[in-house]
This record gives sequence, structure tokens and C-alpha cells, in this order.
Amino acid sequence: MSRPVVVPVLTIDGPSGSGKGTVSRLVAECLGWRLLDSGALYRAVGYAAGAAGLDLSDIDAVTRCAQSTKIRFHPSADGGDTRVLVNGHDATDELRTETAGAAASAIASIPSVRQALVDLQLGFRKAPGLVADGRDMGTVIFPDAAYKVFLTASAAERAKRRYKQLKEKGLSVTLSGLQREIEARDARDASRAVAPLKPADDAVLVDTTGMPIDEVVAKVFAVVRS
Ligand SMILES: Nc1ncnc2c1ncn2[C@@H]1O[C@H](COP(=O)(O)OP(=O)(O)O)[C@@H](O)[C@H]1O
Ligand SMILES: Nc1ccn([C@H]2C[C@H](O)[C@@H](COP(=O)(O)OP(=O)(O)O)O2)c(=O)n1
Repeated sequence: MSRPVVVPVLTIDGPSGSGKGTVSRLVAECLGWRLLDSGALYRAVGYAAGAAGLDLSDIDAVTRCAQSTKIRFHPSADGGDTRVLVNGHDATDELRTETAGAAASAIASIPSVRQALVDLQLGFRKAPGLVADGRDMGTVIFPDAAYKVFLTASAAERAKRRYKQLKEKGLSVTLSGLQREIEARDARDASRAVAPLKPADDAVLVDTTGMPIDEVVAKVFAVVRS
């Protein structure tokens, strides 16, 4: 009897602005593996709930929204950011705002919302491999992942990175406001009862404060090679 082939998974979890998205994309491209941006799923549900005029604390309504929202990822025509389609609408730009991040964090604390997104996330695990970026990739969604990394950086540095990124996109933000928002979101993500933001016991921790992106990528590759 032949054994089922186990598709390898690399999980990259961590707080906002730690570099998960950037590093996951670079590593997935290099390995030729698929990429799961799980935060985009929570952002998409928060966005769809807001667009439908739902109260984000209405557990039943937001859960139905999570179950019915159609989320698709498409490569962009010009080689830029992957486009995220929410119920057929290209919501990529709206999803990157800190308001969308806060809405995502709010609805992500509802256990039935998380449950509604599990199968969709598991479906990304296809050959030759998957890089999964989020908060609970190594702890809850892919606990059997062969490679697990948890990225951190000081809140001040993460706020500076986000400030630069959003300014470049032409958004009007302040550094102090962003740092407050990031710290509030981290506190909520880390303190929720279900799938809180925390490193898996078997994750390799990388503090990226003051570390250039190529060095972080090299550290992640070292984990995959080990
Ligand atoms: N090690 C790093 N040093 C400097 N800037 C970084 C580093 N890692 C990520 N960045 C920048 O910080 C911003 C946020 O990174 P991102 O990958 O979106 O973080 P996350 O997905 O963890 O929220 C991006 O503009 C990215 O280019
Ligand atoms: N696996 C995940 C991914 C994101 N979330 C929630 C909590 C986060 O604050 C929001 C947004 O996540 P996202 O990774 O897009 O945010 P950052 O890029 O790290 O700022 O979604 C989650 O609960 N579980």
C-alpha cells in the first residue's frame, strides 16, 4: 500500500508589522510553494460585514457573513500586489488600511467565524508545499507543519514600518496613532480565548528589530534546511 504524500508546510506567525507577509511572499516565490495570507481572509470578512452594514459584535450575523463571503486571490495583471476579490469586488486597497485591520481583529475573536474559515485555509495545502502566514498557523491550522517560525519586532519598529508602507500608498496616517492601533490590535489578538497570537511550542523565534529583510529571509531558509 502506498503512503499518502504529506505536503510540507512552513508557518510564519507573528504580530502586525513583524514582516510575515513580506517574508512569506519571498520564501514562497523562492521555493515555488503556494502562499496563504490568512489575515486577508479575516480582513475580507470584516470588510464584507461592514459593507453589509452589520454590527461587528453581532455573532450570528457575522458568522453567517463568514460562511457566505466569497474570497478569491488573483495575481495582479501588472506584477504588483495579489488582488483580493470579496464577493467579486476587488477590495485589495481597502483591505490594507488599519481600519480594515481593526475590523479583522474584532471579528477574528469570534470562534464560529474562525471555524467558518478553517476548511478554506486547509485547502491551500497543495503540492509542492505551502507557506502559511498569520497568527495561528503553527498552533491551530497546521499544527503538524514541518517548519514553524514566529517573527517579532518592537512595537515602535513595527509602527515605523507600517507608517512608511501606508505613506507610500498615499494614506494619511500618524506614527503615534499607528503605534497605538497596532498595540491595541496585538493585545486583543493575544488575549482572545480561541487561537490567540502566540508562538507554537516548536516554532523558531526570530526578533527582526533592526534586521534587514534579506537577513530575516536567510534565517527562515535556515529553518527549512535544518
Ligand atoms: N525586517 C524588516 N526591516 C524593515 N522593514 C521591514 C522588515 N520586514 C518587513 N518590513 C516592511 O514593513 C512593512 C510591513 O511588513 P509586512 O510584511 O506587511 O508585515 P506583517 O505581514 O507582519 O504585518 C512592509 O512595508 C515591509 O516592507
Ligand atoms: N491567522 C490569523 C490571521 C489574522 N487574524 C486576524 C488578527 C489580525 O489583527 C487581523 C489582520 O491580520 P493581518 O495578518 O492581515 O494583519 P497584519 O498584516 O499583521 O497587520 O486578522 C487572525 O486572527 N488569525
